[in-house]
Amino acid sequence: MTGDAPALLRRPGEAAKPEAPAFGPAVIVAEHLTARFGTNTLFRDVSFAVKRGEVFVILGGSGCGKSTLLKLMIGLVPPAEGTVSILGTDVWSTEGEARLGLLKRIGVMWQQGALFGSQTLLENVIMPLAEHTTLPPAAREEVARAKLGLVGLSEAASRLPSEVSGGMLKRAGIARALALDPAILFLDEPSAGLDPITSAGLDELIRDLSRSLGTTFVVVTHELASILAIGDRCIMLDREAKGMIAEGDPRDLRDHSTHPTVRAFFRREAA
Ligand SMILES: Nc1ncnc2c1ncn2[C@@H]1O[C@H](COP(=O)(O)OP(=O)(O)OP(=O)(O)O)[C@@H](O)[C@H]1O
Repeated sequence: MTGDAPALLRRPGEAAKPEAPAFGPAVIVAEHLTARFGTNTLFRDVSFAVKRGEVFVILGGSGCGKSTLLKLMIGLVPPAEGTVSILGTDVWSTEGEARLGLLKRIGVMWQQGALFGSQTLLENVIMPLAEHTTLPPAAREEVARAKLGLVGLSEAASRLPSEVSGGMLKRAGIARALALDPAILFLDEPSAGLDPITSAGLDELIRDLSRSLGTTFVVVTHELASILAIGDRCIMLDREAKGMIAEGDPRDLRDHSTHPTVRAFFRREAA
């Protein structure tokens, strides 16, 4: 049990620091990224690497560019400057089949979950398998049921999105994002709109999936409880500084950062 703080040193309500697994080589490398819309520069010169198997959190206050950074990593918004590579391939200089192949190796769950309302949870998870694989229908269904099982939704497979809770919708969104066995899963504000208990359950699921599947997670959030529960490492963006103001283990940042904005973020929300 390396890296586990003795129980007496933990804060009330804080889970044991998760075991520090041996993370693999970098699967995402971002170098000197600048994001700009017109004359509005959100951030500049942001560099970091995400290692295989870790839960990497992008945090920061509203409007600092967290979601934009995520979009820039997955090929939806081009950087004004800098480069980002995923699994060794430059996202923005790769085109055609190679780019499609790369994008198939990542999964994304957007804040709203974005399930099709007229389809059952099972059909929603089958959809990417029908679109991107040559599996016959029975095999697609088998895989989709297995993914729903992974997120604890086996019993809800035949329900429509309107017939399940907000937490179940997020789980179904994760099951769908996992359908093609992505190497990296991007989650945009997974806790948004959830009560604290449901949110804590989702955090536990993310950690379990990360450890059991070895999937790398990149999670955008500003929920402190989630950051501390799931994050192996994080970066913090700041709107005023227009850039990255911290990088590291979120618990270390909470306890030891001397940067006033970083301290304020962790202390205010922890209080
Ligand atoms: N396509 C776009 N065109 C112009 N401006 C944009 C675009 N996308 C985002 N912005 C602006 O960039 C800023 C940062 O947006 P972004 O969604 O990346 O921030 P965020 O840190 O994720 O915020 P929040 O936590 O509130 O979701 C916002 O002021 C937004 O209006």
